[in-house]
Amino acid sequence: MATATGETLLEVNGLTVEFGGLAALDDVTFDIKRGEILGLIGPNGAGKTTCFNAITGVYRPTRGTVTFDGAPLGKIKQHKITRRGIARTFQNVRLWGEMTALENVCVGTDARHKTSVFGGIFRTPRHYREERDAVDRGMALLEFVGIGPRAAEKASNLPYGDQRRLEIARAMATEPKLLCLDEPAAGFNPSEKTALMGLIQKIRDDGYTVLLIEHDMRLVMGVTDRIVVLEFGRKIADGSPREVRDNPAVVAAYLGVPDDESA
Ligand SMILES: Nc1ncnc2c1ncn2[C@@H]1O[C@H](COP(=O)(O)OP(=O)(O)OP(=O)(O)O)[C@@H](O)[C@H]1O
Repeated sequence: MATATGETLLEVNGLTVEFGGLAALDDVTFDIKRGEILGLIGPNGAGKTTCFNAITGVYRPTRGTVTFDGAPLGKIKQHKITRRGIARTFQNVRLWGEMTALENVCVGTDARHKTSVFGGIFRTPRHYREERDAVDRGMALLEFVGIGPRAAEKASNLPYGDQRRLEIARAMATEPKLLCLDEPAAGFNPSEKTALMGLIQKIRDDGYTVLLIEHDMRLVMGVTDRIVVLEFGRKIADGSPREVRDNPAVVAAYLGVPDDESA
């Protein structure tokens, strides 16, 4: 996938999300450049998932704007945001357990299909071609994330780590310009985390832009180009992993919290 790295892909400006008068996100501004891996971190309850939800259309911002690929996201619905080029995974795995790994990914590619309902019902040549393309692309994605040999297995029978990889493949199947990963390493052991770091880098090298929420500091510091830090809904830092690690406000936010429980 070809990308012009360095330009702004996503711009979050003065984003505020309130729940019953309480600001879960308070006037947060940051951007994501094409081709970068941006980490979004902060202690529990800092507003990371709320920020994801506002970007992906789950929540309407109380104030502020999100501009994606040069145009405001405004009040468009979730599925339209997928079509605009933003895909996400969730903190808790959300797969169709009874479907095979390949079918799960093909559902993702469906979001890109151009065949009309007419094409689907009357099985037009375009429909057949798109169906075949979806299978080929789905297989390629399963290989890419490292679970190709499990394509025909029911998603619910896959080991947990492979389910997480499948979620990533399914999100990639929508051909997003921005891939948002919400704690993809949750529940992983150290060697699985190291392997996941490799996969995230491979995804970026393939031309995707990645927004990553992750609790594991070693992973975040090791894989991101830049990190935005939230605390109590406000942005307290924005910089390279080294700058963020040495930032006194960030150190204070995490003080006394062991690495594995932080972020
Ligand atoms: N739908 C909601 N209704 C009310 N309050 C909410 C809602 N979603 C989030 N909040 C509150 O907003 C704040 C930020 O929550 P959020 O889940 O965004 O934090 P987080 O940084 O993702 O935390 P964690 O690391 O624990 O997942 C919290 O105080 C949370 O209780």
